[in-house]
Amino acid sequence: MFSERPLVYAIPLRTRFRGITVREGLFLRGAVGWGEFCPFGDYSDAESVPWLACAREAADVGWPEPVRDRVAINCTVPVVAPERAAEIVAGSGCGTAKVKVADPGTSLGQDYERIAAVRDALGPGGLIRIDANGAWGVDEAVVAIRTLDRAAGGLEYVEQPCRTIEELAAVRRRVDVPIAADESIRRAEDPLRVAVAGAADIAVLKVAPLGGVRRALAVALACGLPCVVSSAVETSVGLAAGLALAGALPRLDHACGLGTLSLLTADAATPSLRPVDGWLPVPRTAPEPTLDAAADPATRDHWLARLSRVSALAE
Ligand SMILES: O=C(O)CCC(=O)c1ccccc1C(=O)O
Ligand SMILES: [Mg+2]
Repeated sequence: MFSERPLVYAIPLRTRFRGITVREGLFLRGAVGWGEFCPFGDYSDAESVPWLACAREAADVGWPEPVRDRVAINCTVPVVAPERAAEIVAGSGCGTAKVKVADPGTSLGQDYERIAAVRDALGPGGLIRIDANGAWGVDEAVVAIRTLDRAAGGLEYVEQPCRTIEELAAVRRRVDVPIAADESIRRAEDPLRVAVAGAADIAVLKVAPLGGVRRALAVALACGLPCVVSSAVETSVGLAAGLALAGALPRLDHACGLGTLSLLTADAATPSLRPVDGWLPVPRTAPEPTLDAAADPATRDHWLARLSRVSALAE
């Protein structure tokens, strides 16, 4: 028998990522399996409603039929020294690397060196994409993208170079590197209606902030762009939902950012969704949580309270 109580986990990250050092969340059990609810700390209760919908879809309903049985995966390179970046890429087995850039307190020169090291480790055939998480202004983005495109010997695309859709469009008119929209979609008031078509070449879809696999499929259709599925640094329970989306997209031309277990010091489910030779299988249900990463009582209380507030809003 499974307990009805959600399981709350806390897992330290290997390297600070997106300002966080510990990933927390909880697992819900429903009629068909497990779902993961793990909105970041800076998501309000209202913004967390889609994250709960994603967990409930996995637990209560299950996912639509996939059209492929495996998905190509990129490795994710946080803001680390060039030597460490090269190790991450070489150890990943992935032919595509996504490199985080423009972190507060770092320089364009450091980004250049990290990307050059990634190119060395990847070889000439690999693809390099970068993610600025909206940190640049338009002129700054144009200079940085041209510079980092040289460091990479050609970039696959640049993800969210600036914060707003208007800025993305302005940058896109001035550089040859394709532009991908991430925060512009996932933090939009209504992701189904956000018009990114003139501002971006590629849409990054994260299944939890978009409210689950079906809802993210509708966003893919509505935006009319080629899509990349990427994680929110979930455990294997949440990554399975991302893989279900990647498996169900009618078209998938790019590697997906679902190889992020390597950013965590542990998983909280078994079997673990670690890419092999740059691929992950499309699962039909999420793996079983384990209790190895159980959170302390204060963290558990915090997440159970958050769950009940967000559940009340979702009704
Ligand atoms: O896409 C990837 O390779 C990993 C996922 C990733 O970068 C990410 C993970 C958590 C929160 C935000 C982001 C992001 O793409 O900005
Ligand atoms: Mg991003």
